[in-house]
Amino acid sequence: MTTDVRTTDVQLDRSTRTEGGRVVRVEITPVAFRDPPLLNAVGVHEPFALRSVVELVTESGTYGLGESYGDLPHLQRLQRAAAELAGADVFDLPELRRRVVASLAADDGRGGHGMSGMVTGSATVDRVLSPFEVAALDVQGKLVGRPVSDLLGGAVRAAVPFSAYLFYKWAGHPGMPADSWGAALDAGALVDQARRMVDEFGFTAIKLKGGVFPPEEEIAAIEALRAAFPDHPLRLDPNAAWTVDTSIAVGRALDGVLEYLEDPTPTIEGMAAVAREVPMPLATNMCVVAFDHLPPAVRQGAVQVVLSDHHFWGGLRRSQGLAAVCDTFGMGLSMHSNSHLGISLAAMTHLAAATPNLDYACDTHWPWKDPAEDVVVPGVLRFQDGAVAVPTTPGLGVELDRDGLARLHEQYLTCGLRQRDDTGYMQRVDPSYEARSPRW
Ligand SMILES: O=C([O-])[C@@H](O)[C@@H](O)[C@H](O)[C@@H](O)C(=O)[O-]
Ligand SMILES: [Mg+2]
Repeated sequence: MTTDVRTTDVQLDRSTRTEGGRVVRVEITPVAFRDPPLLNAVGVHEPFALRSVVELVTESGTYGLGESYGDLPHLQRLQRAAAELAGADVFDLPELRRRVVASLAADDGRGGHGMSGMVTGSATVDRVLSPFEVAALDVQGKLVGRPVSDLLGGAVRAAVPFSAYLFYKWAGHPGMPADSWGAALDAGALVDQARRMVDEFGFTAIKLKGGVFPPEEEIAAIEALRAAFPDHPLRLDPNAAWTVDTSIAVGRALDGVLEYLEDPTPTIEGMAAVAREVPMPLATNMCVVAFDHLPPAVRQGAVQVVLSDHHFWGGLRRSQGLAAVCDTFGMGLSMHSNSHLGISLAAMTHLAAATPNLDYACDTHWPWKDPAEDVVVPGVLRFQDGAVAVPTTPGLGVELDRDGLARLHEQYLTCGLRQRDDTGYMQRVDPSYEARSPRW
């Protein structure tokens, strides 16, 4: 006899469940925080980065936090999903997903979400679900008195290592004073930038965002970093700015220097062609960004390291599913980051802590954020020796700073930005600029 366990048919007796986990209210607050003029393969960061803060409030008065992209089309989807969530049980994550799916039934999946011109076909449902799932886990943890890492199976590390994330950059936004980092437009300035990041945060790995200058200049920059930091693993990520041939040439030139080369060229097929010819592992957060990209990528041997990101892989539990797939197929696992605030850092830290096969220091844009701007009460998330200690208090371990939230929401209202547009901003400064992938 078989038992039908299709999730749609499950009628669970919830009478013995932890009290107080039903959602009574959901707040979605768009926020903007200052961002330096960081250069990448599609343009330059605008003066503000946009995020959305999700707050799930339950019948017990307990609230849970999630953070996601702040682009208007995504924000509107979050609001549509939020409208479906009243009465949902935070312990019933499949139900949360069903409601999010229902809210997107008529959605064509188009519109921005905060990855700018970076190639991504990541699933809309997963992107929308993610902050609600994180917020639900935050509530769960608070109700049962355990940190989110425990809900994910238990922390296998007490602190999560992150890498220094170097960017070529202008001294300041056009028409505005230089920021404290100053310009970084050549190898020497990148070495200075790395020195400051390593001194201030203790990072033990270094990533360079490339795809900005011709490949030979970026090779020279990596070689200068290698000379200055002989013991730090190095990574280079040109966000698919190179052809297959250029990628192979750069990969060979940096033999023995990079721990991995990230997204040198577009598409799974392109990456597979490069992977066959270069000595180092290839990593991606561009050609494998959803579960249905995994089978062709595995079949073709296109990537050896996947950069997970709970913001587009559907939350923390689905990211653990990704980790299991990577483990099964012998692929490494690292973690991707966009510009983010403290809720995301807390979620990334819990996830990384509870993911045994996370083999590399995670990415974070954190050093680029003004420490005075955040939506969480300061003090919990601190970098020591390049790592963030995993919060041990219930839930995510971070509390909403309501004044900070109000300030960054006000900044959102007045900043004039509603969608990330690195290319458009660059074109306003340099009308001849064209975004091209691959460029070299
Ligand atoms: O913020 C940036 O400029 C990054 O290039 C970001 O958009 C990427 O998504 C990311 O950091 C990456 O690793 O590709
Ligand atoms: Mg990348």
